Amino acid sequence: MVRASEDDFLAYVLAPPTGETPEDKEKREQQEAEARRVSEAIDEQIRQEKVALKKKKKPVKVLLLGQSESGKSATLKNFQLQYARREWAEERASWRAVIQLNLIRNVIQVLDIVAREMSAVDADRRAGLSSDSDGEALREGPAYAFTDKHRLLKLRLGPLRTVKADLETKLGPGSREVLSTTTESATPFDSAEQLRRPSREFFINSSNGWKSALNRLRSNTSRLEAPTSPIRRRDAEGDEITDVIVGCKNDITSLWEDPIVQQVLIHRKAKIEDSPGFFLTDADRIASHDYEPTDHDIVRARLRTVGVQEHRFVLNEGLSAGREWLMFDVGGTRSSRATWSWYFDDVDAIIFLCPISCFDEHLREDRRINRLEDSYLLWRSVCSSRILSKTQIILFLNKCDLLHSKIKRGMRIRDHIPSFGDRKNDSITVMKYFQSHFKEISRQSSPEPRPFFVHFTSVIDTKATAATLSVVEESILRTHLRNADLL
Ligand SMILES: Nc1nc2c(ncn2[C@@H]2O[C@H](COP(=O)(O)OP(=O)(O)OP(=O)(O)O)[C@@H](O)[C@H]2O)c(=O)[nH]1
Ligand SMILES: [Mg+2]
Repeated sequence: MVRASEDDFLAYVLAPPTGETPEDKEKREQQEAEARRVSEAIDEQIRQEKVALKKKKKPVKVLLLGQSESGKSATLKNFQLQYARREWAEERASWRAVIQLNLIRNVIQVLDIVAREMSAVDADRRAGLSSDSDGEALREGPAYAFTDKHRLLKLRLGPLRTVKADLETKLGPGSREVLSTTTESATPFDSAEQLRRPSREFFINSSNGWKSALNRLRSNTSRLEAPTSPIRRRDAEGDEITDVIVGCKNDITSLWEDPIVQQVLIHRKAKIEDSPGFFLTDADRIASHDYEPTDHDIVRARLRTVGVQEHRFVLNEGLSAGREWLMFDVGGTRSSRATWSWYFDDVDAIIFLCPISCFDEHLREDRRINRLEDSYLLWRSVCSSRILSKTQIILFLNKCDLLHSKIKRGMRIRDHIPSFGDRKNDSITVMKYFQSHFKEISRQSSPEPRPFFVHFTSVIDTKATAATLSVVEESILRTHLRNADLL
């Protein structure tokens, strides 16, 4: 009933006036056509303005790729430190627990190596094998003169194992390294199946990642405190953990500085100071109730990325000031790579990291695979991706500081990379050699010619990295504006 009367009313309003002459009718129809044209023009203008606004507002999208421990998260931290200082300051206090865990891990790593040697020495002694009648050592390697001091240190540092477990529970799966994988391929994201993107939310909101771990911790520290002030109020659990660490401070330093312990580490070729998250030389500072992580500590802290973590910030420095950047930090272990391709679409730039110091190392998750070989495979696959054929790719040949120190210690590249041949074994030659290899792979495998952007980096050096990132930011911003037709 109601419907009929509405229709009647519309028909009445739209009906031509009664007694309309043919001239009036023509005039009326012209006016109506003009009104329609104006209305459509306005609609089109609004649509175009909306599109332009959307383009302008579209965040700059960057994807960080590379194997595990290549320095993706450390690069992201540098980016935050330089361009998004507010977020950086807000997260500072939360890194304290991560750094405490890193330190404890270092201690336990040393303790385990020393404990193995101690039991070997004890076993030899029990079997009467430690020396022959002339007092000559029979066991392979030096016979370490362990004393009661070492046994006592082992005992007194024991409680740190419980603290380690507590911190790992608190920080989630990212606090543990992956030690095996069922993923045989270096590039599981290659298959057509993986290119189909399911709901991204699942991964971005994963409760396992770095950001989530920090958020969980952050909720435990007071929100009322100024971000840069010392942390005064903490949760009871955090206090207990800190108490134990502070109580162990002198023993930690004593263990690390002990000449026999150092002798064991040298003999076992355990270069703990080169491992991710090394903080033993900072124990005095960290094992304190007032400890607040410095910028350098945070960049060096190790917390594995699980899944894909989205970091969204409006830059408050640099050319992009006021513009939103969206950075995706992915987990780099082989089992985490299957989902990478879901993020390839619509990305302005990829920063690909390869740690070039790793020519003699193997993947933690698969000890058969040389790290450099794995990086080459990854790089080839990323360069050859059709979806990324127009995407800007920037290569960071990272961990140059560790490469220098390995070469200074006398390591020879050709012992690990036979194709290096008789080239000069110095840092510059080695860096150029690796660079040319990556460049050649890019040239051979890219579906269409693309420029080769490369930077030699040590991203724990925040000052040098700031200079690199300025160049990178400008270049990515230009690409973004060009992609959005704003240049
Ligand atoms: N010495 C040195 N250490 C570095 C460098 N870059 C990164 N690191 C350290 O190496 C460790 C691993 O770096 P991350 O940034 O966590 O590595 P990632 O690529 O994010 O690793 P996943 O999250 O497992 O994929 C951290 O402790 C970093 O501080 C570097 O250039 N030199
Ligand atoms: Mg990471």
